Amino acid sequence: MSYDLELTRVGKVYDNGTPAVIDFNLAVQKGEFIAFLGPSGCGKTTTLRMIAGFEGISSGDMMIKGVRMNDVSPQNRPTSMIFQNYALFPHMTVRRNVGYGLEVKGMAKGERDAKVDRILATLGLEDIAERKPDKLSGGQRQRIALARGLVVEPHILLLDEPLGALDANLRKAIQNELKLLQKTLGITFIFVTHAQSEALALSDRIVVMNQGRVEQISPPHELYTRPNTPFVAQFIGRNTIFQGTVKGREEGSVMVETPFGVLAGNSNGTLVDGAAASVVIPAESIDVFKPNDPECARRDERFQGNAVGAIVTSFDVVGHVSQLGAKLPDGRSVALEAHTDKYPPGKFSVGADVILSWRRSEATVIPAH
Ligand SMILES: Nc1ncnc2c1ncn2[C@@H]1O[C@H](COP(=O)(O)OP(=O)(O)OP(=O)(O)O)[C@@H](O)[C@H]1O
Repeated sequence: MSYDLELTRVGKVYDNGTPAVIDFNLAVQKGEFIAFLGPSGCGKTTTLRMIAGFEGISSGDMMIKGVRMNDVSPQNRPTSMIFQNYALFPHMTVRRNVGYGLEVKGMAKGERDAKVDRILATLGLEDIAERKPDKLSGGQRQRIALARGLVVEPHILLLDEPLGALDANLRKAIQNELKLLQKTLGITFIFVTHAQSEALALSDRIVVMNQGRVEQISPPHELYTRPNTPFVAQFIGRNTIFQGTVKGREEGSVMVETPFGVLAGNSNGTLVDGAAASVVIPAESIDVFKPNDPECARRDERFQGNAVGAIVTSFDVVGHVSQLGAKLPDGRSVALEAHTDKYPPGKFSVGADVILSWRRSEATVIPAH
């Protein structure tokens, strides 16, 4: 079976010698929604542009539906790209903007109009079809760009920060529409973003990039709960990380000796005794106890020794959410949130000693480097 899109050891070195993308491997199934996520300059846009054909590939292979694309020109690839600034023609009506790609391809007017009408209806743009884009709202312009990308019936739609120009509320609304549209049409979407929440909300899988390399490719939940590398652990979610040395295994958990005692967690890979390792705990997995809490006496049973002392630095209740700040013995801060049912107003006071605990199964042990 061939994948919709397959990148094998793809690399990009710009003419000035900048290695922008290094050994990029990815296999995408038809209809998947993939996000490229990472800090500015990590190579997301370069990779997207190589898929579109706007940027040459320096090394490796790129296949779409089993056909090698390295030397195929952008207009001959079954892809369509949507840019952050939408790149709409201000002097053309919405209808003409949307139909432009088909016009360039020389499609007859009747057939072109039918396709344009269909996509305008799908995106709810019929009423503004005869208007010019510069008289329309950001959300409407975003939809026009989407219509223009989809009307050519691409096999893969490439989106470069397509929601970046929208305000937060509109962004959220269009996110939902985009996801629904993608599932309805069954088209493969490759989406570039540096907004973590957007990638987590939209994608089937996220490719986390750092300095031109792929760090991890995982579904959002897995990325959040099971980071594979120190970079991902720091970049995704809100994790507390303890450094130490692997000291064997116990009941399937990896034991790590740290300055805070021996802590344990699951491991995604193989870690030998004596290896430098990090224990990564998502904020959502940490429970806070007062030392004299009767629950605390039983915590060893539940948390199997995973406990670190801390001092409360803040405790605020905002609506139904309790927000707790704590300081670890090494001075680092931990920020936690829970429903007020769990930590009711007044439960913790600033300056009090507390114990932070978590289940072994919810912590991940990864190589430190
Ligand atoms: N045309 C170019 N010539 C030389 N270097 C380039 C060119 N375009 C990008 N780069 C460099 O390649 C690296 C990757 O850039 P790229 O735009 O792909 O990153 P990005 O992750 O998309 O960043 P952002 O989120 O800021 O858009 C950066 O170091 C960038 O400076």
